[in-house]
Amino acid sequence: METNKIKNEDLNSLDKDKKRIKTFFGDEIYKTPKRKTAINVKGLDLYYGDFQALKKINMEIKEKGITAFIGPSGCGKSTTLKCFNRMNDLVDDCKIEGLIEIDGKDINKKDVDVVRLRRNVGMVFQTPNPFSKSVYDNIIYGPKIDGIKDKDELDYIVEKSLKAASVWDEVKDKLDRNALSFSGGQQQRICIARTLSVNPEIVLMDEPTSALDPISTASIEELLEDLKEKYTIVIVTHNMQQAARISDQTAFFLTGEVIEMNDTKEIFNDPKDKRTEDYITGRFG
Ligand SMILES: Nc1ncnc2c1ncn2[C@@H]1O[C@H](COP(=O)(O)OP(=O)(O)OP(=O)(O)O)[C@@H](O)[C@H]1O
Repeated sequence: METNKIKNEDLNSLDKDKKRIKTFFGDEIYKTPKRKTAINVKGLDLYYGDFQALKKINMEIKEKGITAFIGPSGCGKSTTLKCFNRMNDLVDDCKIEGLIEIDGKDINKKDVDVVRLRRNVGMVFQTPNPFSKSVYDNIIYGPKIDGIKDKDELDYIVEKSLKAASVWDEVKDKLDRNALSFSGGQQQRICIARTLSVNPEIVLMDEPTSALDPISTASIEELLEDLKEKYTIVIVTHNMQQAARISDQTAFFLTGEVIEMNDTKEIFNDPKDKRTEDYITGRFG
């Protein structure tokens, strides 16, 4: 059972992003680089039938970093995540109002190519879900749909994606083996490689380590640290230490609302809302 207590070492890692910068006068200062907004959400309401699951969500998710969604069960974290690649389109009776912009474009406009959107905004789920196919075929699935047929190019994509997901060394001699025959942690990294194979800008992760043991969890967290240099990552997690350790921004959700969103360090060291404080100190949830 995870506890909600945050350890000091989790918070210490929050300064790692600061870069040394020389000022005009030659002094050296530390500054967190400013990042552009990758996902801009304004006044987002979502209804499943008569039930309002999201209420006036506003948030700016910065590019090339990790944003964590935390909050008690049923508060709307996964629902919000799924809005970013329009997965909720697949749910009958789901109605969305408000604005979600990615790269400055309203993704809910009628003329948006949803297949392209989902390629640009990939998703990794709680339980590793590789296809019952070889590792190789899992990775080339998306690129082949994109029309890539050249064997050398596909080989290159397989190697590049598996390397990016830090699983190449473990599977490079077993690319023909069924992906389902690997360990849970390896399967999850194969799924991450499959997501990366089509060059997304944004990767959504819905509790990607909750089905994994602590060692596999640590290796995925390490991997996310590398991936955030190149990708915008949004992760739903119930593990508060994980949010504090790896994320740059954190949004705290409660009953369909974002109560507070800020730099992770601020959320955990100096929460502005009493409800955030109660949650992160383990008083409820
Ligand atoms: N397809 C659906 N149809 C109807 N209601 C739904 C559907 N999906 C989610 N809900 C409801 O919407 C609310 C938000 O659910 P959501 O899955 O986003 O919460 P969550 O914060 O991700 O929870 P958890 O941490 O338990 O995964 C919940 O009350 C849930 O029961």
